[in-house]
Formats: sequence, C-alpha cells, structure tokens
Amino acid sequence: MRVPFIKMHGLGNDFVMLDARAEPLPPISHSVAAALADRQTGIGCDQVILLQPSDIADFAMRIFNADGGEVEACGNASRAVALLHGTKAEVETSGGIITIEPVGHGARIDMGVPKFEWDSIPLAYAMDTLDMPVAWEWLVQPASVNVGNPHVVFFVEDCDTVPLDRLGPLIETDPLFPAGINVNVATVESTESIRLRVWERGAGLTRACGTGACATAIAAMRRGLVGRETRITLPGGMLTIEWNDAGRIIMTGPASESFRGSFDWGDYA
Ligand SMILES: N[C@@H](CCC[C@H](N)C(=O)O)C(=O)O
Repeated sequence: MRVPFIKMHGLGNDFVMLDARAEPLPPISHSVAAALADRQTGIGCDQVILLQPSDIADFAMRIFNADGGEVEACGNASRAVALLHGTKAEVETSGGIITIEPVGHGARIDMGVPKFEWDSIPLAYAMDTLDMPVAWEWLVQPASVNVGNPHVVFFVEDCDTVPLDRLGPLIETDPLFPAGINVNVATVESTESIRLRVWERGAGLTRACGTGACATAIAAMRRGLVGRETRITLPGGMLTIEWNDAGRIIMTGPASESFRGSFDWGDYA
C-alpha cells in the first residue's frame, strides 16, 4: 500500500504529515513512527503528525516524537497543519482542543490555557512550580509549565553556552518528571524579547519548539521578566507569544511545506 506524505516545517522543526481525514490508514505503532522519523533509514523528521477525523472538533492531530512516543502537543506542527488545512479550525489533540488560523505565510494558534499545579506538569512530588528548589549542575531554580505538554524552563545569562546535548537528556529522564520533560534554556534580552534553545523530550535538540516558546514566555511573564506579549528567538527563527486577557496562549509564526512524496507502508510496518 502506497501512502502519500507531506514534509513540512515550522522554523526548521520538521514533520512528516500523514493525512487520514478522508481515507483511513492502518494504525500507526510507535515503531512505525520511529522508522518514518529515522533520518538515516526513513524519511526523517523531528515529529510524525497524523491527521484523523474527530467527534469533538473539526479534525484530530496525533503527534509522535522521533523516538516513536506519542505526545500531547506540538506548537510548530500546529502552524504547519493550519497552512495545510487553509482555514480556521478547531483541532483535537490529546493535550486539549486548539484553534488554528492561517495568517500570511504562517499561522496564529490558540494553544489553550497553561497549567501550573505540580501534579498537572506532572512532577513526582509537590513543590512551587514557579521557583523550583532543584538544580542540575549550574542550571538552577527552573519553572515548570504544562502547555498541553510538559516543560521545564531555566533562565540563564547566555543560553548559547549551556551544554544542552549533555544536560538535556539527564533532565528529560530525571525521576522528578514521571512523564519526561521538554527542557528549555532561555535568556531574557529585554521586556519583550527572549532567546531560547530547547532539548525536546523524545526528539533531542531541535531548531525550534513552539510549545517550548509558549512555556518559556508564560514562565517569564509569571516571573515579571517580560510583558504579556513577547518575541521568542530560537535557532530556527522567531515566534510571537501572547498571554491574553482570557488566560489563553496565542502563538503566531511561520510554517512551510518542503515537498510531497509517498512511501510503501510495508517498508515501515
Ligand atoms: N516540536 C514541538 C514539540 C513536540 C513534542 C515534544 N517533543 C514533547 O515530547 O512534548 C513543538 O513545536 O511544540
């Protein structure tokens, strides 16, 4: 069986998109997703995105990390899906319903309401999630935010000097985070600008992470470091994040299609 795919990216965070909204596909196991994502032997991407029909929204988006694990949210893929869909829509994810809206060469996404309670991050035990009394070497006192998926955010003097390839996997798999964690290191440049690098759970270092940008902006806003709207600059480019009066996170930024192709399902199943 030949299956069409669309290769897309948001700020260099890249996706293999499978559209099963009209024609169903065989179930995607974690090993199929990991094989598709493999950059040596598969198509290669940070996340595999599967679009499906939904009973509660216009359609559903399922997200698989490069290691095959299924997760709740992906900000950059949400903008790519908006571009593909072409009109405003409500999208079911396992992290909640988001609203996507194409604008210009990208999209505006209502990512929903952030959560801060220790057990909704989730953490292994109770603590203040805005000023956590924990440290990994010189990464100290982070904040945690769940924006559909779990994030920990460290504010540092210069995020470019943090050895994220070494500390990222240590923190991602620390027992403090029973569901794993996306690791953000951020430098506040001004009250409306933050520089950010992200070690993604299940995918490693990526060019950009949309939910990481949301979580970092919200943590910085809660700490009074930036105003209610801020720019976040990642290695792959820039996003704007607003925390609006209704308490919802609004992410705006670009996305693009790279190419279309097809693969033989039997090669991956
Ligand atoms: N690249 C994404 C986040 C993808 C999921 C994440 N790695 C997780 O495990 O939660 C984004 O743009 O948000």
